[in-house]
Amino acid sequence: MATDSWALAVDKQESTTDSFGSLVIRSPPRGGGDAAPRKAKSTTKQVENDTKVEGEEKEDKAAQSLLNKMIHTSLVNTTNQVEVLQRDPNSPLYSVKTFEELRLKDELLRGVYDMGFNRPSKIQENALPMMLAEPPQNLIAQSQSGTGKTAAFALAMLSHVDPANKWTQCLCIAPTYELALQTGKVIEQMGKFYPEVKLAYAIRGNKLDRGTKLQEQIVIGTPGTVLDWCSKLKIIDPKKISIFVLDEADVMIATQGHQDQSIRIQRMLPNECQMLLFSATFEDSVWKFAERVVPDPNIIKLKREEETLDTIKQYYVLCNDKDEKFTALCNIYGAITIAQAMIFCHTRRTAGWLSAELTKEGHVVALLSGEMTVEQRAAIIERFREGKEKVLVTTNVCSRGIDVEQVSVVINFDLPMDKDGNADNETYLHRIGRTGRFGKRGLAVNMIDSKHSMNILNQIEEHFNKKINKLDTDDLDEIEKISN
Ligand SMILES: Nc1ncnc2c1ncn2[C@@H]1O[C@H](COP(=O)(O)OP(=O)(O)OP(=O)(O)O)[C@@H](O)[C@H]1O
Repeated sequence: MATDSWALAVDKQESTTDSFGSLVIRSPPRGGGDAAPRKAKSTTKQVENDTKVEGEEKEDKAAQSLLNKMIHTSLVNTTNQVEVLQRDPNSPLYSVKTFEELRLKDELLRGVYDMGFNRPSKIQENALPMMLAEPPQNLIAQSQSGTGKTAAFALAMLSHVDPANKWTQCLCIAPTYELALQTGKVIEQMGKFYPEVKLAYAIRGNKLDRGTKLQEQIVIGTPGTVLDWCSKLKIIDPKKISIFVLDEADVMIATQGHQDQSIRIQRMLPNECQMLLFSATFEDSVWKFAERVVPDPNIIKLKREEETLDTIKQYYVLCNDKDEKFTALCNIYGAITIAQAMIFCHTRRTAGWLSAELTKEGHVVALLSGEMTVEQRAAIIERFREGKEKVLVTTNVCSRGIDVEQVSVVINFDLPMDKDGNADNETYLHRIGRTGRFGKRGLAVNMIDSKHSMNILNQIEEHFNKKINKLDTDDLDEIEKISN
């Protein structure tokens, strides 16, 4: 019996091994071919300390948000019900199933249909009547990216403006230049048949002279420039604003200084101005900020669809180093047919190395890495979704938020961990979990190459109260078993 703590942990795992149930992988196992399992090329036995490694990806919420916007080219459907908390519980609660019910101007209805929207999304069903109500109502709305928030407030702003008035009436702030541009595009597209309404961008580089009186009815920008235009340069008269939208509140507060600037802008607006705030997530800090920006709000929340590990077969493979991990991966590929797989690495460096090695082996690999621009990343994800590449190697930070529903095999080349080196259970669930709606079966393989990664695996097992079985990748028969 082992005495070393890592070995003990392995013993513990093995002693509780159950027999595997059946697993459906999308394509049938490949017969023959690369049949013999390989041995690792390298003899390096040095265990990589993967807690603090050079090239570690930094989380950039704004870039992630922009990426999500770019890859969500259609609605993310959810079957979850919207939760509505009304400021006045006695007032009737309206929801709409069609855009006609909103009595929009013809120009806007045309714009909506021209964008291919047939009916309001889940969040729009409730949010739109509230935003278009008279007298105006304040709203805090939370739902994941791709559920139709931007389209909803774009429509609300366009409906409210009076094109005859040549001054700014709607103000929308977004955390970055790029996010502001993306939202602006939606407003422009939706207002395509309503050319009397004009839009201006209050973003860096857009220099206007002090005292210029802006004629555009809608202004979208970042907090710093908007604040300058409202106070220092007096380009916008904040007292004439009737709708204020704060988008991406969770990203906003993650950016130094934006929270204060947003609150300063909000304080300049008239009391009767309608305040709308949107966020994809709602941790306490966002909530506190939201309550400061939006007085007496109605609240709409749409929960994310819950992911579960119930339909996933989970395994771990013991290795000594990354070369052995690579060998194990090749053995898995040699034994079963994998339609599409996502492989997660902790660092950019490992991801780059792995994708090069896999390419040498003849795999068609896509690599998603932090040094790429958001546009490049969006294009890679799109190609992978279309099936142009069969393997996507990525770091965690890069791939957060990507839906992996179509992918049946997930390899954690490195296990997900937080800043302190503990198991990142949420990320684990998001990488390999499936929503009940899709319910497809999947396979997840975790590569373990150190005491530390074994520890993380144990924490994950404990957290989900789910056993992760050991897989011997030197035994072809055993690997084949996992696919049937
Ligand atoms: N009612 C609708 N019917 C069909 N498609 C819609 C509808 N509303 C929005 N969409 C489309 O769904 C996608 C996501 O919408 P939208 O950008 O408004 O979501 P979001 O919640 O604001 O997400 P994000 O913050 O990432 O932009 C977009 O491609 C948008 O054009």
